[in-house]
Amino acid sequence: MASITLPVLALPHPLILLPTARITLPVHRATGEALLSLVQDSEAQPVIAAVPLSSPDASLYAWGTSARIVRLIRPPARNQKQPYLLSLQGVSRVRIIGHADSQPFQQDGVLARRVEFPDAEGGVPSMESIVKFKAAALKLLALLGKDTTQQSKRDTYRKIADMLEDTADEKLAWMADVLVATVNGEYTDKLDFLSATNADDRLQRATAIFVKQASITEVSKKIAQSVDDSLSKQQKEFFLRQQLSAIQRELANLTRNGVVSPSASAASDVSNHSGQGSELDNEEQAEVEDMADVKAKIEAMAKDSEERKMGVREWRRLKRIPQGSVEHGLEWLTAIPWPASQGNTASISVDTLRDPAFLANARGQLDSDHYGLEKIKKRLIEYLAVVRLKALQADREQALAASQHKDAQSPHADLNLSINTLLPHQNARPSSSSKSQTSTVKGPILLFIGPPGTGKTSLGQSIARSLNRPFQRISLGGVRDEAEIRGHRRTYVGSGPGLIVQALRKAGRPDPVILLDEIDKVGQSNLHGDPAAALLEVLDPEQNHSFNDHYVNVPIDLSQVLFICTSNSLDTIAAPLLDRCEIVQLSGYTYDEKVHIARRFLLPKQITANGLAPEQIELSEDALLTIATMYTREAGVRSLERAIGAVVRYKAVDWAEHIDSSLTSISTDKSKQVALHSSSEHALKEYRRIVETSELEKILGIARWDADERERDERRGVVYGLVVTGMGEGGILPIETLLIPSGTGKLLLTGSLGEVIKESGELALSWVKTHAYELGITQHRSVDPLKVPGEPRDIHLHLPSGAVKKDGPSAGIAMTCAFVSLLTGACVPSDVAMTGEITLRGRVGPVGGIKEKVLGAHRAHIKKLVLPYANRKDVEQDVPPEVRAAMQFVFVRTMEETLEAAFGKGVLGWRRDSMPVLESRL
Ligand SMILES: Nc1ncnc2c1ncn2[C@@H]1O[C@H](COP(=O)(O)OP(=O)(O)OP(=O)(O)O)[C@@H](O)[C@H]1O
Repeated sequence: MASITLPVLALPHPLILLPTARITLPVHRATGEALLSLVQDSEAQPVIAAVPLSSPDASLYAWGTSARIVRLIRPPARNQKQPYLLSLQGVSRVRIIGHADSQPFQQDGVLARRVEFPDAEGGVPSMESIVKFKAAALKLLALLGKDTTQQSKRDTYRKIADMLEDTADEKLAWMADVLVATVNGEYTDKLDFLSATNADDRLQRATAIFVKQASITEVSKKIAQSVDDSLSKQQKEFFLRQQLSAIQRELANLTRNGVVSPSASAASDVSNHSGQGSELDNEEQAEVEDMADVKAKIEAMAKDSEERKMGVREWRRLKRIPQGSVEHGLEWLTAIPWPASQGNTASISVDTLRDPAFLANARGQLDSDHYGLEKIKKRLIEYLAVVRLKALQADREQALAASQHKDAQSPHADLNLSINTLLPHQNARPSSSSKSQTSTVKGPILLFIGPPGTGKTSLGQSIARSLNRPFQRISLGGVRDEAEIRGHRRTYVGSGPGLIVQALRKAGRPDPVILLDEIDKVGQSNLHGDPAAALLEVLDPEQNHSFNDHYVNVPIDLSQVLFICTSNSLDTIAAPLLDRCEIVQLSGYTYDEKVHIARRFLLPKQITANGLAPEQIELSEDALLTIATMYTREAGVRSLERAIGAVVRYKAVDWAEHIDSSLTSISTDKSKQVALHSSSEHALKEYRRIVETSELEKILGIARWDADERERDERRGVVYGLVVTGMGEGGILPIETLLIPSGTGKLLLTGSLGEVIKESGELALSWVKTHAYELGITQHRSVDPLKVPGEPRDIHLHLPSGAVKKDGPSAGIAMTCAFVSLLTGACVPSDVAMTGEITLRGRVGPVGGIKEKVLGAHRAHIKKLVLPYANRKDVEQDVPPEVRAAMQFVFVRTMEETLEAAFGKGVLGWRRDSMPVLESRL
């Protein structure tokens, strides 16, 4: 046996290099460098011994393979961690001399060792081994070829099989090396094969490997096959279940229609009722019921109507493509209360309207829901009277038309006609298809304008109650997309009908009262269509008998719906909308009215809502007034209701604690077995049911408006004007002015002011400059008060709440008074407020929103109001008498009168003798 010294490379576990095979593996840097120097030192391809590990714990196997270094790739210098790549070509078996098992293997280097080449490499195997070997190898190759899906692999297996057939017997040992290197096998088997030097031995060991491998391949194929089988079984089961549910559905349909034999239906009944499962378990049943419901609704639709045609179309489509559930669109279509469908006639509301006591009942309803609002209630009764008359008239016309129709078919036409005209029209029903007749049942569209919390919504509810119709509220605030009103087309994912159709569905009747809240906040034409235009279509009596919702896609008759709109102010409503409405203006309440509303409506409501009994709490008159004046300052009663709610809740806790403590004292004191009922009497004795004004601070905190009033003192250059906010609330607004030294006579205006109010400020200053001499501000007529020699100044005028936009001419007289006060040094008392437009000639013109402004001033405890003379009638007509009595009103025509009213008689040193001739009266 020849022996030489070869560098030994330990192959990482579980890698084996067999003779004839080629492998590429990464090697450590140190090993790579050692191999590199080997390559550089030798002229031909250097030979090393590639030795596998006998086990993963790094001891070398006794046998290895001599191999040529075919290629060695050095990693780039910048990447120090990357290993070398080594390609080896196996040549022949070698045995390491002095058996290496016990020697530790050096990972990062190449050890030189003596190795010997076995003599018996080669030789001719026995015939038996050859036959077995070939058979096993061919079988395995055939199996592998069948198994693989890759054509290239299949070709390789076939080529090897061909090679095997052609190989001479003496070369079969070499072929065994080729084959074992190609097929998968266990590591230990391959190690064993590596140590087989004798050709016969080698063939036998290879045969064993092939047989084992072939059986493994067969077993795994069987497993895969059985997994496949079970999967298709599941699919089959799923398919059968689908069919089963379809059959069950059909059977249930038959049972409903009474076709299935009683025994069968009884059996299904038993199975339904005896089971304890919840309704959620019985999906099939629910679906069948849904379908039956939809079918019944389509059948109830008026014959030949658009909705029925669409319903039938959709129903057929659904039947053709069963999706397992009622399609969303069809569900909506059938959920709409179509006016002409059976059971949806307006007979309920017509009966209500026929009642001779209808108007009296309506008045009673309005009175029992609302305090005061006399003018508005009167207007609403007129409105209801019109609705009633129109409805009755239409009802009569329809009855007449129906009887004429009958007469035309009857041989006793004349007789019938005379009887019909005599009879009251109790049983007349509107004909389903007569659009022209139903369209006459329309009242005017009401538009409630007023500040928040003044009862707009609750008036709408009262109207619905008195008409005996359902009430629905649609909030239009922030509606920017036309589709929100009209619905999305069905092609959109997640589409649905618009707000109007949704409200109709919720109402469940074709004639509800629909309140369109905040109609002024609807967006105008934009990228998403024109919501305001869609709303116009809804409200227009000429168009709304065929309103088109994109989702439902069938014209819907809205002519029986009673629309009521609300808005906080008139200015922000689009003109075309305003054109279609009848305006009912609601203003704020006086303190007196608020206290009444609180006592009669809000307090009882809050007591019930918070679980107390009326006898358990009482608010003194003074406490209610204090809440209204000191804790809230609003036109409506919403904050007042909230504050009262807070007081009631406080008392509810008080009461509950008291009951609890008295109960525990009774139960712990066992010697005194007092009956339970006496405990509440006992509790009542100690519980203070009256809430006094002094307790309010403890309950509601420090009064919000108290401090504000105290801060309002007389100041030079400060005057109170009157405003109406965008929400329709009236109030006072201080106008502040300041003189800035070393100026150039400029006027600076700040506080988010619009063009009109700025012009009015300039106008006011011009008037004051012109009259500076008469007012004693300057010593000479020709001197500009801001440009007095040696003392030039600027004026700064500011309106607080700088973030709120302000505009309009009505602050004219207040700004003039502020300038006069600033330049003369005289002050306007802090309980005086004013509003009015000023002209260049010093005339005072009328302004709008007088009622809101006066009520706002009253809430702010203003004592004297200076108003344009032309607004006198507004005060007399609109302002409640108790407010008029509580304040002094001065109506002025000119600026001179205004100054006198604002500053007080004789306060300003007016140079009367030098007054210019103001104007000529022609
Ligand atoms: N005159 C009144 N009599 C009795 N209760 C009233 C009166 N006015 C308003 N209320 C009550 O005040 C509360 C607020 O009223 P409502 O919701 O109708 O206000 P609104 O004017 O619709 O407000 P918004 O403009 O904010 O919608 C309701 O509980 C209502 O019953």
